[in-house]
Amino acid sequence: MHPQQPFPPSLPLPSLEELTASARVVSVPMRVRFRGVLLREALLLHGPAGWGEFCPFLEYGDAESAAWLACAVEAAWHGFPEPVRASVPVNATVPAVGPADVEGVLTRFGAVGAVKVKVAEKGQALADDVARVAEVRRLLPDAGIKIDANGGWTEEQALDAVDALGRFGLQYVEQPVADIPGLRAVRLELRRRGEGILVAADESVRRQEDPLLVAREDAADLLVIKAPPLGGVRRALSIIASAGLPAVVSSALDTSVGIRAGVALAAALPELPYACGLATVSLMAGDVTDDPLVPEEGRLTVRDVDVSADRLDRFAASPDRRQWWLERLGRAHAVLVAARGDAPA
Ligand SMILES: O=C(O)CCC(=O)C1=CC=C[C@@H](O)[C@@H]1C(=O)O
Ligand SMILES: [Mg+2]
Repeated sequence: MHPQQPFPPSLPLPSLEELTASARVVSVPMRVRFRGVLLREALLLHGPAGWGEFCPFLEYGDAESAAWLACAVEAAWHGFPEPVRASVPVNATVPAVGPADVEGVLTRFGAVGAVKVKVAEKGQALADDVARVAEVRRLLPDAGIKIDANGGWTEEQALDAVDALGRFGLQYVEQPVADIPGLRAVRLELRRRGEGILVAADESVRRQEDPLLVAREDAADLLVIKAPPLGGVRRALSIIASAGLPAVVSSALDTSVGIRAGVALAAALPELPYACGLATVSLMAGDVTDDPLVPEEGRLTVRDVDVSADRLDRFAASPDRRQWWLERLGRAHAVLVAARGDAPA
């Protein structure tokens, strides 16, 4: 988390004991490998406002994880800002599967107006991306398609890939290259070539000490925003407003509890020009609620999530993984306390 903008000082931070008292750790299998992950772990917290999800990716350090805790605490202890819409449009998300598997993945999302396709997967070639995107376009001739390279290309590869994939009609390419100067260079070159495709920043906002740098550097046309790494819905709203760029809200591959925070963010944004990447519960083989936040006719309804005690038991992580997450929770909490410069309320 950016040291100048810790957990909103106006919101009380519960003590670690309060957090730990309700903590449940779950391990939910994925239907297909995503980000190299086949099991998604999360620590869920229950507070006066409901449930919150703390699920920084395993490789994230404590400072980065603290922002995710701020998001979980906001959800469980403070609740969300008022929505300006009752439902949000969402995209299907297609992992880096072969073309034969695309239809099966898409079926899980039901009718959607937009699809995000993962590209630039390690160990695959541009031809694999072309085959996957072509299959999505064949199956959904009218859908908005975006691609997400997770920073996996060089500038040259990104331009070649846009050349090869642009004919399928793309709205934007998400994080084509890893760093901000590279994003800016790709964006300028695509404009110079008159390509209609926009450049979106994800990791360059999510994993950046200063989430506004990408906007100041004119390195992207739009931002892909996940609420947890930005410290919660309120803080994400203020970062988006300061950036002055359109935003797409995306999931952190969370259970329905975490998705609820993403929906709250998307529902509170003044403008929401693109479908959001919040339908990822459809990629998971389980959830912590009997009524998961999955799309109907391409939209997620803005509503709370009832967590099921049975499901918390069914997906409970092993004792050693629970311990690992509780220790991580303690370290993230210590970062938040230090950033506030005061004792927990
Ligand atoms: O945006 C979507 O359609 C789904 C969410 C998604 O793609 C991601 C969720 C979690 C981790 C990320 O690697 C990935 C992303 O890069 O956007
Ligand atoms: Mg992304």
